[in-house]
Amino acid sequence: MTLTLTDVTLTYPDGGTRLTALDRVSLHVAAGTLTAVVGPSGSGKSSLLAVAATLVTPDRGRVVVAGTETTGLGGAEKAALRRERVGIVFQQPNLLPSLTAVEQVLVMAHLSAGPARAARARARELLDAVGLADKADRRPHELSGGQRQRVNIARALMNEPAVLLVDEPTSALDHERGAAVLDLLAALTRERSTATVLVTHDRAHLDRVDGTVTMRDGRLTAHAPA
Ligand SMILES: Nc1ncnc2c1ncn2[C@@H]1O[C@H](COP(=O)(O)OP(=O)(O)OP(=O)(O)O)[C@@H](O)[C@H]1O
Repeated sequence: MTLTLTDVTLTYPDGGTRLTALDRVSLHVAAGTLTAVVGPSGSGKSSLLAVAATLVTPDRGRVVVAGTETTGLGGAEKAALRRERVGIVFQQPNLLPSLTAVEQVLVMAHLSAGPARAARARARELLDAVGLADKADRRPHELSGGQRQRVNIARALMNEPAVLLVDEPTSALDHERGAAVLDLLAALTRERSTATVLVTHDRAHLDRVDGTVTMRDGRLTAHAPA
């Protein structure tokens, strides 16, 4: 399953005029591949992620998420598509302070149907996949920043998303931990065949990704193999 944006334009109101955040952006991400989007602050990276996540509707262009054309879908249909097909990893792990690692991952299971025991087994399997099998019962304050980010990644994978969208996952981490999180994302992308997009300021670690695109003033200016 893939993610495809075609000629996507997004504007925001800006005083009496409109600010163009995305200017005819096209991007195709195949299953099992990881694409990094780099570019300066304000260039449109978060806007690209928001459109890919169907959280923001573009003015023009097409967004196809795992085979579903999202143009014309209503809010409830988009919410269902996000829940079933899209995993989102935010910049700062937004974990709930009172829940253990395994409970954080299980929160996603409550959003979809299925037996509770199977969900618990899957949450544990995902924590194992992100290297936290022995930390499943810890609360966020008992985990390091890198470990919290791993819980965040496990949670995004709970509903077996086809598309994984990751916003600045290394911004709060040092170089070594940032590299480890990128290695993990690259491995999970391949193992779980997700179409993964990673937005980052940080040009370090891009040797781990399958391709890099550069945003500048709302346009994709380059597409080079990593
Ligand atoms: N909700 C909004 N309303 C109006 N303008 C916005 C809104 N969100 C973003 N913008 C503007 O759109 C442009 C692109 O912003 P965006 O957040 O996508 O950039 P970015 O590359 O992710 O930046 P950063 O790296 O700083 O997070 C910027 O000029 C920003 O000021």
